Amino acid sequence: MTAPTGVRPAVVLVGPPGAGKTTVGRLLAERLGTTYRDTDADIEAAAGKPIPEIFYDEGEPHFRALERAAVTAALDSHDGVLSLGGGAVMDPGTRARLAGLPVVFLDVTLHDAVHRVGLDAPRPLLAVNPRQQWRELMEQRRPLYTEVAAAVVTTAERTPQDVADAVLDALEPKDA
Ligand SMILES: Nc1ncnc2c1ncn2[C@@H]1O[C@H](COP(=O)(O)OP(=O)(O)O)[C@@H](O)[C@H]1O
Ligand SMILES: O=C(O)C1=C[C@@H](OP(=O)(O)O)[C@@H](O)[C@H](O)C1
Ligand SMILES: [Mg+2]
Repeated sequence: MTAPTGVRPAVVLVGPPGAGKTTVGRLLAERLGTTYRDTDADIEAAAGKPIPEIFYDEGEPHFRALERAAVTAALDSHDGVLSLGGGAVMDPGTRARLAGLPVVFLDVTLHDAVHRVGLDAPRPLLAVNPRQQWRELMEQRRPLYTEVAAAVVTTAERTPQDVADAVLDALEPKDA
């Protein structure tokens, strides 16, 4: 399913929290000389508050509805680099919209992810027992990330710059 306008993103990054989607997405946009968009930032702008407050005030189903709308709007209009929030692929409509697009799954180990998210903005789903929550979340979502991905890039022992290089390499058409 393609965007009605024919606009399509140059790269879409998916993967669990801590994979580096936001960090690597910004680098990729710089590298490609294009714009960067992050559905989490779009949701915060639409709601007028940070993601943890949306979860606490209105609950996860409301957050997911905002996320669905943010993903749809971005896929309809953005031709640069797009990072999705880690849970966006749980929506079947979103997965259908991603078919045929240059989607890259940034993979990450439990160890790295938990270390990285501990350094960063709060993620409400990982607020209590992050290791256990992350493991369960990944068990549920790994097949979904894999289903939507045109390429998988592992982030272990790679700097964000190295990951950006690997993403560009993975999307490069290869000679048969
Ligand atoms: N390849 C990497 N190596 C080390 N730290 C990283 C790497 N990628 C991201 N980080 C760090 O991990 C944290 C989470 O990264 P972020 O880009 O917000 O992930 P995501 O958007 O996938 O949840 C940030 O503090 C970021 O600087
Ligand atoms: O995995 C998830 O369900 C979520 C991931 C977060 O984004 P990142 O994947 O960028 O951390 C953010 O959308 C929200 O906290 C929910
Ligand atoms: Mg992010």
